[in-house]
Formats: sequence, C-alpha cells, structure tokens
Amino acid sequence: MDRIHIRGGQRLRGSIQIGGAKNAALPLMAASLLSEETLTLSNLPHLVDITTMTHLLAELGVEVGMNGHAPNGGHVGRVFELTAHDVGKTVAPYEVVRKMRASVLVLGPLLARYGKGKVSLPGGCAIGTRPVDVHLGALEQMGAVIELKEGYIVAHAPDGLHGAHITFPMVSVGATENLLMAATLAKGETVLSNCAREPEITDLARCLVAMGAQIQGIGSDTLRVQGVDKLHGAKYSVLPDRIETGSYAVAAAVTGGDLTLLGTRMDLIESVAEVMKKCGVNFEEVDGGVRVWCDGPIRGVDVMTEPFPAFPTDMQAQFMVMMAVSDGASMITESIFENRFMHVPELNRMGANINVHGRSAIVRGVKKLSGAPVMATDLRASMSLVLAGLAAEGETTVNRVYHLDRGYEALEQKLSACGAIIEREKGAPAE
Ligand SMILES: CC(=O)N[C@H]1[C@@H](OP(=O)(O)OP(=O)(O)OC[C@H]2O[C@@H](n3ccc(=O)[nH]c3=O)[C@H](O)[C@@H]2O)O[C@H](CO)[C@@H](O)[C@@H]1O
Ligand SMILES: C=C(OP(=O)(O)O)C(=O)O
Repeated sequence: MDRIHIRGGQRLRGSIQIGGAKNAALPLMAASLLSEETLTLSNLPHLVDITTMTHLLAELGVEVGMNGHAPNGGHVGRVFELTAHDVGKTVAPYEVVRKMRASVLVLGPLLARYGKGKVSLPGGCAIGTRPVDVHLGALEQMGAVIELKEGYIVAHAPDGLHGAHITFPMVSVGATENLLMAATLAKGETVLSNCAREPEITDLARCLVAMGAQIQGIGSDTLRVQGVDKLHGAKYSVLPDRIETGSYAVAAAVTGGDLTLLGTRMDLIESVAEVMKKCGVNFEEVDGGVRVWCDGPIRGVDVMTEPFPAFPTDMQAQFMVMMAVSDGASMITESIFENRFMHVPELNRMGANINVHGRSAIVRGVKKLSGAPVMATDLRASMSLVLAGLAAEGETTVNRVYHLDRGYEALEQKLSACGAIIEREKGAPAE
C-alpha cells in the first residue's frame, strides 16, 4: 500500500484548485439510473470513490463515456456521460459495495425505475456502525417490500413505488438522497420531512429538476415531490468540494501560510470559516475563489459537529489538528458518528495533548507537533494526519493512504505546488 512522507514546518503559499465534491458526485452519478437518456456530469473529481461508483453503475448496465483531461497539467474536472439503457440489471454486489458505503444510493433509483433492487448491506466502518434502517423504513412507506437475505437488501415494489408522507426519524444525508431519487418516479406526491439540508442534497435536487423532476422546497428540511412517468437526460456540473476547501484552509492555518483556494465558494464553508475566524484565521473572497491566511497564533475554540448548516463532521478531524497546535484549549464534540476519534491516538503520538471523554475530545494546544510514522484509519482522519505532518517538526510517514485517495485528488501535487515537502512512496495496490 502507498505511504506519504512529509517533512513539516514549511509555510504554504500559493493557489490550490478545488475539485468537484465527492459527496455530491456520488448521488448525482446514481441519479443516472433514473433515466434511459444520457446524464452528462462535469467537474467530477479524480477520486477512487468515483471509479468505484463507475464500476458499480457499469455492473448495473449503465454505459459510461468519459471525457476531460488536464491539458498542460492543469486541473480539469472529468466529464462523464452516463446512459442507463433499460437493461434491468439490479444487483449491486458485495465486492463493490464493501469498498464504498455510498453504493447504497443506487437502491432508491433501482426501485423507482425497475421496481426491484438487490444491494449488498454496506456494513459498519471505522467511524461507526452506520446502519441503513432509515433508508429502508422510508422506502417501505412508499410500497417497497424489503427483506435482508445473506448480507443483501432484497427489495421489490410489485406495484411500483407510490407517494407517501415520510418524516425521517433522524437527519440522514444518504436517506434523504435515496428517497428523493425514489420519489421522482413514484406515483403521486411524496412529502419528505426532517430532511438533511447539505449543499450536496441541493445539488442533487437541482440536477433532478434539470432531468424533469418536480421538486419543491429545495434547500429546506421539507421536500415535496410530484412523481413523473419518466426523467430525461440533462447536463449538470458538480458543485465544489466544501470539505476539500475546508481541509486546505486548515493547511493554511496550521502552517502560518497563505493559500488561495480556486473554484470554490465562501458560502459553502460558512460554518467552518466562522469558527476558524474566531481562532484567528483570515478569509477573503477573491476573484475565482477564497483566500485563507494566518499570521498570528491560533486560539482554541469549542466546536460541536451537527447536520448542515452547522459545523460538519467531515471537518472534525482536520479542525482538531488546528486545535492541537493552538494557544489554549478546546472541546470538540462529535454528535453525528459514535466512533469518529480514531485520529486522536495517532495525533497524540505526534505530541498532541488530546483526551477523549465519550463523544467529546478535550484538546490542549501544544507549541509543536513532532513528525512520526502514523496509521490512517478513515478518510478525514487520514487528512488530519497529513495536516499534522505539515505542521510538525521533522518527518511524518502516513501509512494506509488508500483512504485519502477516496476523497482527495492529487493531494501531493496540490500541496507541493504551495511549498510542502511531500511525496508518495508507491506500494502494493490496496485490496
Ligand atoms: C457519501 C456521503 O455523502 N457521505 C456523507 C454522508 O454519509 P451518510 O449519508 O452515510 O450519513 P448520514 O447522514 O446518513 O448519517 C448520520 C447519522 O445517522 C445514522 N443513520 C443514518 C442512516 C440510517 O439509516 N440509520 C442511521 O442510524 C448514521 O449512522 C450516522 O450516525 O453524510 C455524513 C454526515 O454528514 C458524512 O459524514 C458523509 O461524508
Ligand atoms: C465519511 C465520508 O464518506 P463516506 O460516507 O463515503 O464514508 C467522508 O466523506 O468523510
């Protein structure tokens, strides 16, 4: 497996192109199953998760045409043309689903389009058990009959899906997306209440509307969908990745650097920027993006992760690195996932002073982190170790890099162009 070596202590300066959002791209790709016409998605990031979703869609009979390359080494999001001919393949196998939990997002579209779907249960992962009971309960309310058999979700809608009034028992990004897609082709009206409101859901809803879906309340916690008989093709550009943006904002902060993040928007990172400003980090909207810089000490500030528009759980690990090198102390509370502090022991091995009590971590800032060999456990934990390595004195080696490749495109290239000393050591491919 690849490793990343970082020699820390360089102030990062320069610009970084932010890619399309992984968490928007994945449901948008799944939405291609809803129509026999071509859905053309642009600004797709270069990520392993996108490749995994491509394999899954190909398995389901979707024809995938790929364009978009980087002339002169510059950044360009990929363009995919996804055409789900009416082949009726409806099995999402374990071998693909085990690599990426977001695979479960094909279930709603399969049920809506073909009246059946068999999707491997995604199972738990490092950050928590992550059940899909909310997805399944809501699909049942729309007329699906669901059984769990031999590790698979086996779902049928013998009379097609019908509209329903569904109040989600908890705010779930994936369940909102799955049900929104299912509702577009259901008979009659579906009202989804207590929806997640993440920008990636808004992106999905807008793309579905471009495909002919009738959706009201986009951006709110209540989505009202009038089912239609068919969706048609569309062209849609994936929104910028707010978590990649926030991660590089932390890179600027912890290295006392000055980065211009291109192709992204301030309104996508409001909650993160608000907290980081309290810590002493500066943000400015500039032509084509956002400038982030830090020229003074970082102050400790308490944070709690919550659904959008509050502080995102996907930024918790990266923010913790900032707090680890702050002047002062901070309490970071994780309210979304029960086990999302796997980075803490590794950060402590680099000299951080962090104690976990249940769902909260008390972080007492230290003057300097020191480089060490560390093990990445999940995607954002991996990024937190890279950020710690950039801030630390000496060399850090991040092992098990495949997590990073799920969510950060061209990481070493983007950072080294801004002065980081970072390189990848190639290893055997991940299983
Ligand atoms: C591909 C993608 O977009 N992934 C994001 C998505 O994941 P994902 O869609 O899996 O996250 P959810 O919003 O569904 O999960 C929120 C919480 O609800 C729980 N839950 C969820 C569904 C369910 O049926 N039952 C249940 O108990 C989960 O275990 C978790 O504790 O939103 C998370 C929360 O912002 C982010 O961290 C992930 O990066
Ligand atoms: C947890 C994440 O992704 P996923 O839901 O795909 O595991 C993430 O993007 O931080």
